[in-house]
Amino acid sequence: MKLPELFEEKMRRLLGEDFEEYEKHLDDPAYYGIRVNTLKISVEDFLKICPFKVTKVPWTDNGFYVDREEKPSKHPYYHAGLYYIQEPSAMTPASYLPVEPGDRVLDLCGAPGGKSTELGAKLNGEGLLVSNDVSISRTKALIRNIEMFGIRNDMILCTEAKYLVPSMTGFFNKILIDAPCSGEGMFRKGNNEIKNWQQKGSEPYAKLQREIVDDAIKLLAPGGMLLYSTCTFSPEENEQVIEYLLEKNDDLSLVPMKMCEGFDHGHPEWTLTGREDIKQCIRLWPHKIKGEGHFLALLKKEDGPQPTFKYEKIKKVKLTPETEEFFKNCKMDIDWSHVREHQGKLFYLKEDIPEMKKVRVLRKGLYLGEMKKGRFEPSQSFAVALSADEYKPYLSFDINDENTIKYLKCETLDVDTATEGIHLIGTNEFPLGWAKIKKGRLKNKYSSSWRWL
Ligand SMILES: C[S@@+](CC[C@H](N)C(=O)[O-])C[C@H]1O[C@@H](n2cnc3c(N)ncnc32)[C@H](O)[C@@H]1O
Repeated sequence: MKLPELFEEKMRRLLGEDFEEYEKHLDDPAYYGIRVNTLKISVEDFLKICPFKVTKVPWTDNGFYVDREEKPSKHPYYHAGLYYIQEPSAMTPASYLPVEPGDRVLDLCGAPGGKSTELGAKLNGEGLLVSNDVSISRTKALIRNIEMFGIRNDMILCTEAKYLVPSMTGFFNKILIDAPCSGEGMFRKGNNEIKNWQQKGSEPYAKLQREIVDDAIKLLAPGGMLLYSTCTFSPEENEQVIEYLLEKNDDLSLVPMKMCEGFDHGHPEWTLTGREDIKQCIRLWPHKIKGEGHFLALLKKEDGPQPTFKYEKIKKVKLTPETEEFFKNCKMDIDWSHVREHQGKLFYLKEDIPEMKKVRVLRKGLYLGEMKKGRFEPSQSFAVALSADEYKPYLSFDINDENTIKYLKCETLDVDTATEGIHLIGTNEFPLGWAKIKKGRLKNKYSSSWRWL
């Protein structure tokens, strides 16, 4: 691989005698991985049904290497949200932020959702996940991935941290900043990353990262933790951003993280002050591990009194008789005082949220479906957020039954069932979508935008 001249010079300076090794590995094929969605299945159970040959990623309990030829995006289990396809090093940030059920978590630079989906799985339905990205086009994939994972407690925003500050200062006890960066660690993935570097370099990102962390730190609750990550090597975007934060905020300190074989520590000699605590950051080099380049830093804010918030009031929703009828078949525990209606569409978010102004909200919780004239139309996201025993009737096709893929292709099917009306359809015990059955004909309601192509 031909590296840009300036970049090569910089890397020779950073790596010294290791540069040859780094350069040699650039021509190796990139690694591919899948990360099990523990909201839907345990790692142990997934391995019993896993259709691919996989080997464990050493630094992530639910991460596995998989061959690119295996095509994991072309499997019904992918449609059922059982795993996320992710580059193995990119699994570290969400796995190193210690999220517990009940936390209030912000994923500030969240699209397309590689980290948000794991943070949501770690919450296990308790607490709140706010997934944000400033780019509206990139939030489309974010919404879809959150939905496919069956995450019920996510609010999705398209804004910048500064607009959250007036209403959410000190609100989150866990924050992830997977910052926009110059992408130097991803050169093995293709030419786009190299072209982008040649056009922009590090400088504009280093500036943007400082702006982002400045605002994000205000959103962190006393005692809370923030994980900062990039997929670049440049010290200006890594050690120096953390140094900048620590020098400015006396109440922040670095938290040591678990080291795995091949991991490098942060480099104080690449900072302006040479502070020794920078060693507690982690660097992943593609020539030292089976994965691409990454940088991680975990910070903690000093304990202190918790702020109070003015929470949004929710208008009581009046359900149509058909909607009430539909929910008689649903066993999911829904607190109806936390269901919001927007033009007939119902959204459920169990957690209270502070009143916000000037913030573009794309989703407030799980989209349940739409109350239409004479019927309730349950949503695709609702289907995959349910477990097989939470809705009756449930019609399941075996994973090896050709009807599974036909269903995912939105085909109309003949089925051998005596029950009629709206059914939750799945493969084995994993729900996929909805269908209406009449006289043995299955009218497919699988979302056309999720269709198997
Ligand atoms: C490295 S990517 C995030 C990848 C994502 N965390 C994942 O795992 O799928 C960085 C993201 O930051 C977003 N971004 C850029 N500037 C931002 C800002 N000021 N506030 C929030 N997001 C921003 C970009 O649109 C981009 O999607």
